[in-house]
Amino acid sequence: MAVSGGRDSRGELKIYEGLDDLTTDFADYVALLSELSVKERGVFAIALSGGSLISLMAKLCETPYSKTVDWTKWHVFWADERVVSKNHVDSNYKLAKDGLLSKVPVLSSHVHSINDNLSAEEAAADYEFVLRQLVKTRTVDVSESSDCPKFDLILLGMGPDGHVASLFPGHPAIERKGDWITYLTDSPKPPPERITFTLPVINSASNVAIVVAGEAKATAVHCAIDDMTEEFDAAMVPARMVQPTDGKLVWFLDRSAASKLQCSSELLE
Ligand SMILES: O=C1O[C@H](COP(=O)(O)O)[C@@H](O)[C@H](O)[C@H]1O
Repeated sequence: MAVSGGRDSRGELKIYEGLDDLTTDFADYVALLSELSVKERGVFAIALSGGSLISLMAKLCETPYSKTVDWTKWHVFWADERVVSKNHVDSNYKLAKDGLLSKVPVLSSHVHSINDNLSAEEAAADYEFVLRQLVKTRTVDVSESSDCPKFDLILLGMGPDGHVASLFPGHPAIERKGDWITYLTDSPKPPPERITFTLPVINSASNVAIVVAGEAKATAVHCAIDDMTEEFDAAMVPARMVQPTDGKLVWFLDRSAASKLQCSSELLE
């Protein structure tokens, strides 16, 4: 149970005393959205990120979720991926495979990872092609307002610099609008070669969750959520640019990550 919750123009805030409460509520949230999507569409199209997110999803491998979630209906994508081989320690696919996908009965044909034999540019184009085929068959829904894929759920972490997926502060990838997937060869965080969903794709999802823990990210959380002066450049905090057009944004924060929020003194006594 969240120690506090609130609705802000920047999405719904769920703040937890500790990681145990956060991960349990987060697992409930993912399981519920999976159930609703499967009821409504017959499938659940979910995009994962890398980093700390996967360890925060570990509860989903445990009962009751391991038994109650209809894993065979999941179609798994990555909101960003590092252009390395699938068995490389930096691979977001490997992280999710080891930490989640190998422990639950998701069908391997429903796991849509990048082609790791291609360059970053080619891998981005290839991943977008794959996604376009799956939108045609409505495995992934389509947004009526943007023509972009409409994922049932996109899960994002956030770096201490405010980056989400592989959209880094001030990087031109933030501005990409025509493509669904873009690539970087100069990521400020290693490894340098990556592919990433563009902001229009992230903001077309039915649901987006940003999951953040730890004091090192408190300033970025503040800059992403709190009211700022007009001069504040949102492109310097990509998480602030996550604003689903027709969907719902939820922040899952632990107390440390939320500690610099303007509202934190009211929300957290
Ligand atoms: O490089 C990346 O970093 C972000 C944040 O990672 P975290 O370990 O600080 O949570 C992650 O969301 C992204 O997928 C990954 O490629």
